[in-house]
Amino acid sequence: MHKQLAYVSDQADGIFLNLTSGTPAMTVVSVLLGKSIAKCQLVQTTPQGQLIEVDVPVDFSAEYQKSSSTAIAQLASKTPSLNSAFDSITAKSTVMQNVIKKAQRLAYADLPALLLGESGTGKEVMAKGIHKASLRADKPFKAVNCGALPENLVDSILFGHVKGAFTGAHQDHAGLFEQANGGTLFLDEVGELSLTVQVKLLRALQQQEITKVGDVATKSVDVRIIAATHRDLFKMVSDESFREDLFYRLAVGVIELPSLRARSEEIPFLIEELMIEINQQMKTHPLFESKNISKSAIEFAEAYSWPGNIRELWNTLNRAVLWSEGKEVTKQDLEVAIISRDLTSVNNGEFRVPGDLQQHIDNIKKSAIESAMDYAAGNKSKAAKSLGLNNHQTLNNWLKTLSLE
Ligand SMILES: Nc1ncnc2c1ncn2[C@@H]1O[C@H](COP(=O)(O)OP(=O)(O)OP(=O)(O)O)[C@@H](O)[C@H]1O
Repeated sequence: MHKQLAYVSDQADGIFLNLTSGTPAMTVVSVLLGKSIAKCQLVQTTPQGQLIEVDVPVDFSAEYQKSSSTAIAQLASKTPSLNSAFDSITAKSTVMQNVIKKAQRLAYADLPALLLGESGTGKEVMAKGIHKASLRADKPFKAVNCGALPENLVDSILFGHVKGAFTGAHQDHAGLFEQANGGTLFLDEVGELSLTVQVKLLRALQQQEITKVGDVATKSVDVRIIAATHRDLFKMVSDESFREDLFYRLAVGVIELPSLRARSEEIPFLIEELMIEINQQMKTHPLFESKNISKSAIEFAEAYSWPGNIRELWNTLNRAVLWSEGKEVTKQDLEVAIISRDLTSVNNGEFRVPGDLQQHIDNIKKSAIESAMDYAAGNKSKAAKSLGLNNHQTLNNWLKTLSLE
C-alpha cells in the first residue's frame, strides 16, 4: 500500500482514501499513510452508501514520517520481528522459531498460558520471555515450584497470612499472588499440586481475589498465570488426579517446548553460546584457561539423546570444561562428563554406559587431587583435609594408584 500510494501520488492531482474498507488495523495504516506520505483526502462510506469526507485533525511532520514508515512496514509484514524479550532463548530451528512466534502472540494477548515439555527444555526461560514481552513487563514476575510446596504452608506461600494466624506468624506476610499483583505468577510443575490445593488455586483464579490465612477480608488481585509441567496433564485429567476445571482455566494458550533431540540442529549453536558463558564464568578462577570444543565433540553431542535436555547439556559442558586436560574439550571429555540417568538407561534393549566409567571416576579424582595440591602448596595433610579424606595416607594411596607420583 505504501508503494502504491507513493506511485499514485506522483501521477494524480488528488487521492481519496476510503477508511471504511478493511480491518481497524488497516484503517490506522491508511490514516497514517494518508496524513503523512501521500496527503490524501480521507473519506468513509455511510450505511446509506454515500461517501463522506472524514476530518482527522492531525498532521505528521517529516521527522515522524520516517519512523512511522518503519512501524508501518513492520505492521504490514507477515512475520513481525521477534521481541527482544526472547533474545536469551536460542531458537535456530524452524520448530523453535515457531514456538517463539506463538509465545510472542500469546504474550500480547494477556491470557493464561500452559507450557508443556520435558524437564530442562526451557519452560521457565520461556515463561520469563512471555512476561517480558507482555504489557506486564514492568510489573513483578514471581515463580514457584509447586512440587516443592509443603502442604501445611502452601496457603500461606500462595495467599499470605496475617500476624498471629498460626504459631510463628510474627508479622503479616504477602503471599505470591499479592507479590505478583499486576504482573505474572509462574506455577512451575503445576501437575504436582495436591487436589486440595488445586481447589484453592481454582477459587483464586475464578474470583480473582485471595484471602490471607487468618484473615476474613478478601483482596482483589490481577495476576497472569503461566503454568508449566513435564507431566501429561491430559492423562492426569482423565485419571482424575488433576481437576478438569482447573486444567481448562490454565490451558488457554498452550505451548509445547520440543525436546532437545527433536531440535538437534540447534545443538551446535547452543554449545557455542554455552561455551562462551562457561568461559566467561570461569574466568575468575586463577587456574582457568579459556577452552574451545572440538568438531567431533560437537558431532557427538548432536547424536546424543540428552534426556535432561538443555539443562543436561549445560551441566555436561561445565563438567567437561572443568575436567578436560587440554585447551580443547574432546569427544572423549564429553562422553566422560555425561553422567545422570543415562548411566542407567537402556538403549536398544541393552544397558549402556557412555564412555569409560572407571576412566571417568579416575579423571574426577585426578583433577580434584591436583587442585587440592595446588591449593595446599604441596602440603599433603592440608590437601587431604580439603578433599575430605581422613588422613594423608589415603591421599598417598590415591597418588600412587593414579600414577600422580
Ligand atoms: N533455548 C534456550 N537457549 C538457551 N538456553 C536455554 C534454552 N532453553 C533452556 N535454556 C537453559 O537451560 C536450562 C534449563 O531451562 P529451564 O529451567 O527453563 O527448563 P525447564 O523446562 O523449566 O526445566 P524444569 O522442568 O526441570 O523446571 C536453564 O539454564 C536455561 O537458561
